Amino acid sequence: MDLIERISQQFQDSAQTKLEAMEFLAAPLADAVQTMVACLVNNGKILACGNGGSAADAQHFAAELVGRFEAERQELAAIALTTDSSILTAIANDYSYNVVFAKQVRALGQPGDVLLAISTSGNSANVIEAIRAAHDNDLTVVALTGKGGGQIGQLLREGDIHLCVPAERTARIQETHLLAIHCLCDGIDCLLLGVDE
Ligand SMILES: O=C(CO)[C@@H](O)[C@H](O)[C@H](O)[C@H](O)COP(=O)(O)O
Ligand SMILES: [Zn+2]
Repeated sequence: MDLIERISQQFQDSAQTKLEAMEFLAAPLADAVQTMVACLVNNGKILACGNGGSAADAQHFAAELVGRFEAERQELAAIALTTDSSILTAIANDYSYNVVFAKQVRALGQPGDVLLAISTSGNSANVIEAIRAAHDNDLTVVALTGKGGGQIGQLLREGDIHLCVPAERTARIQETHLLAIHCLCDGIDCLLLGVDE
């Protein structure tokens, strides 16, 4: 296969994964938008975490809430738990990498807040521990996963929302996670502002 063919196949696969995900994710994404808006209008905040590409997704989401997505609106409260290298290195060094997010959730998470937990495998130990901490502090969890949801799928409880991309390849799942994150931002703006375009 030459490179052009290979690249074209990636575009095809990505588009196909997104289309297949639409029927699984549209309804829980709408629920997640409503949960997040209810949190934000009640002075709650959204904490977001994940590893690698999913850390970038967590930061991308927080940037669009605190700054803006497509429309001008008030700043919204979101924090990526992936960015403070002093906190991350101290916790990893003194305790374990498995609790780098959980300890931040325990420090910052209040009842009524939302944890956006992102893991393509559903099996990252530090994201799992963050969900346990969120449950202990009465946060609602919105989980973005793939590959059947892994251990995170088993850990979620009533009131949480599972957005599981029906795919096995990490890259394709990540690409669909980014679309889901933009659907969340668009939906939040729509409910807060009545933005229709
Ligand atoms: O972006 C990629 C692969 O596309 C990697 O950086 C990937 O995010 C990392 O391997 C993560 O550690 C994977 O964790 P997870 O999605 O299984 O929770
Ligand atoms: Zn990636």
